[in-house]
Amino acid sequence: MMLAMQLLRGAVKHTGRRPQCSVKQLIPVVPGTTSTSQQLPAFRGTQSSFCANTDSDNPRVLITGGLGQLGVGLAELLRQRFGQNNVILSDIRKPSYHVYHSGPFVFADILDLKNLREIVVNNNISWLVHYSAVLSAVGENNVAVAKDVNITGLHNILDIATEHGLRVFVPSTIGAFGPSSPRDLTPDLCVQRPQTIYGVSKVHAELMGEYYHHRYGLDFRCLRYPGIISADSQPGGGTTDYAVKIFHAAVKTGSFECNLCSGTQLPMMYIDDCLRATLEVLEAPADNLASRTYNIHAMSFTPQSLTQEIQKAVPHFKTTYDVDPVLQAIADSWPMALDDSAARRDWGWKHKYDLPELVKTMLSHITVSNRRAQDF
Ligand SMILES: NC(=O)c1ccc[n+]([C@@H]2O[C@H](COP(=O)([O-])OP(=O)(O)OC[C@H]3O[C@@H](n4cnc5c(N)ncnc54)[C@H](O)[C@@H]3O)[C@@H](O)[C@H]2O)c1
Ligand SMILES: C[C@@H](O)[C@H](N)C(=O)O
Repeated sequence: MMLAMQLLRGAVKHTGRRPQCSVKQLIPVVPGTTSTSQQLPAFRGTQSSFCANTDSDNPRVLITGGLGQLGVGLAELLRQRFGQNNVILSDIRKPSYHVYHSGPFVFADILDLKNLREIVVNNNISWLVHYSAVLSAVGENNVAVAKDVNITGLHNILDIATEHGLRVFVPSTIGAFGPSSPRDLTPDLCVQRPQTIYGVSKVHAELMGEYYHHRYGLDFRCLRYPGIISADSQPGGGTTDYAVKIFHAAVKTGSFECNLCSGTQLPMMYIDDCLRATLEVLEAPADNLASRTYNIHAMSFTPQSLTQEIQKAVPHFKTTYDVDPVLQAIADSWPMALDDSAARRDWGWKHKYDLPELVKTMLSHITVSNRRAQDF
């Protein structure tokens, strides 16, 4: 109970809010943290305070699910900003040689609460970026796994973050909207009745995070990402994956078979904009955040308009269509464009990549890395 009281005091000090709950409600019993096997290079600041430091200046960051499409790039950006040893990547998979040698990496299964707690405590973590997830297409084929990872895992993350006074970032998605949401310029606040387990779990994450914020003062921050496009990391099984694969096909074979209809318009974003937005919202002063969940937007396109833009650089490039009805139904239920005016107003969000810039950048990255691969 003494330990719980100390934790509670720390959490209250951090948020500046009075607890509206009993100690028992806020903090489940904290088991002993005995193992030091997960301990990584020490934080350069003080370690004397029990409660983690959530200052923007010297955060110690843990990224869960860090070996997916987005995590390695985010770790690189955060390491440039906060120091190599202050950003720990984690996942349940084995990292590549390059990732393993680029900075701290630990095994972390988000379904294992004790393991997560040990990592957070032993490494004095102050910010948690929660990237582990099962995406839309994979989720529809594995509902039980998606439920576990996206819902039970999220509960573990929120509990740990609350216990230890962490700032926590959980991405949401355009998939958190559904067929009854307004599809064009979808606002931050509107009907959300998604029809995928992925979407349902992300609405749950938004609501739970906001609930923990209001109830316990948790510093929860959430962005609804569009489909993210990257050259040197592969997408993890979503409905928007075609918009990454098409670039590799354009460079390697000159043709692409698309699993969505030619006219399916979806919001998309280049990875650099997405990761920068994540850092910016993490660093935003809490007073600027009128909301804890924001839409962000950069561009919208269809397979047809993307093909036409690619053809400006690769004139012989051709897209054919073999539509997957499950993916098409998902895409048809998602927004065509998001209204992100609140993010632009509250914390200065501004995208840099539009469609022409995205196509130029993707084709040049993929061409260069293909040439390098051929040189070996
Ligand atoms: N990539 C996008 O287009 C996009 C768009 C909107 C939102 N998001 C969100 O951003 C986050 C990162 O997306 P991503 O594209 O990198 O996802 P991804 O599917 O590529 O990677 C997810 C990672 O989670 C890991 N994981 C699975 N089960 C786990 C467990 N039990 N414990 C720990 N890790 C586990 C996987 O090994 C994988 O490396 C996700 O929350 C996703 O919903 C992504
Ligand atoms: C949109 C996003 O959440 C992911 N790329 C998916 O398609 O599932």
